Amino acid sequence: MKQIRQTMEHAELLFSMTEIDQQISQLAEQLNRDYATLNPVVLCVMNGAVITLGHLLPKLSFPLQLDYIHATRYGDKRVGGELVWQARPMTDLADRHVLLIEDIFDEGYTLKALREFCLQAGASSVGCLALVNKIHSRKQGPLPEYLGLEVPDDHYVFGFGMDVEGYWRNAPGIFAVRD
Ligand SMILES: O=P(O)(O)OC[C@H]1O[C@H](OP(=O)(O)OP(=O)(O)O)[C@H](O)[C@@H]1O
Ligand SMILES: Nc1nc2[nH]cnc2c(=O)[nH]1
Repeated sequence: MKQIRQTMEHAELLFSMTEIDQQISQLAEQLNRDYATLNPVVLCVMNGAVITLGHLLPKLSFPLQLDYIHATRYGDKRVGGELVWQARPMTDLADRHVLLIEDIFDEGYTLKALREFCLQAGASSVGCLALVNKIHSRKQGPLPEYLGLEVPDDHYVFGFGMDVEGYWRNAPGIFAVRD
């Protein structure tokens, strides 16, 4: 517990709540243009996207249905492994436009698998918003259609829904670990 408190004390603030809110507003404008008539199913990718979703939804001006999907490959670690499925959406995705909401796009394995799942379930299109893009050239699968803030490859980030060792999803902003 002492160590996890120190992680927060030593962390570097990369993006303040104000900066994040501005970015989410810009992304919402793009979605409002593209999804106005599509009646999408919005899927929150648990757990990390929960705060992004909470800030984004009230900025969206079109009718939508909300559900969640949960697959994780980091767990409490800082390096990704096998994707473990925790929950599939209850909503029938057949012939629906699906919009996945992610906190971070890193190596892309998670999003690739989620897209494949949605297409297998019969979705007519699958789009993705990721609030954060980690910049490197090891990406798998297509990029999210809606990408927000950029962070360098050597940063492990947390806050605004993202965890470090299972903690600090509640941190008010996006922080880089410095230890
Ligand atoms: O692009 P990738 O390298 O696949 O990583 C991105 C994924 O990593 C995080 O999830 P995580 O597995 O940490 O689960 P969590 O959302 O519950 O923290 C994040 O929410 C993305 O889903
Ligand atoms: N919390 C967190 N989750 C991730 N998943 C992939 N990269 C990251 C990261 O930098 N931070």
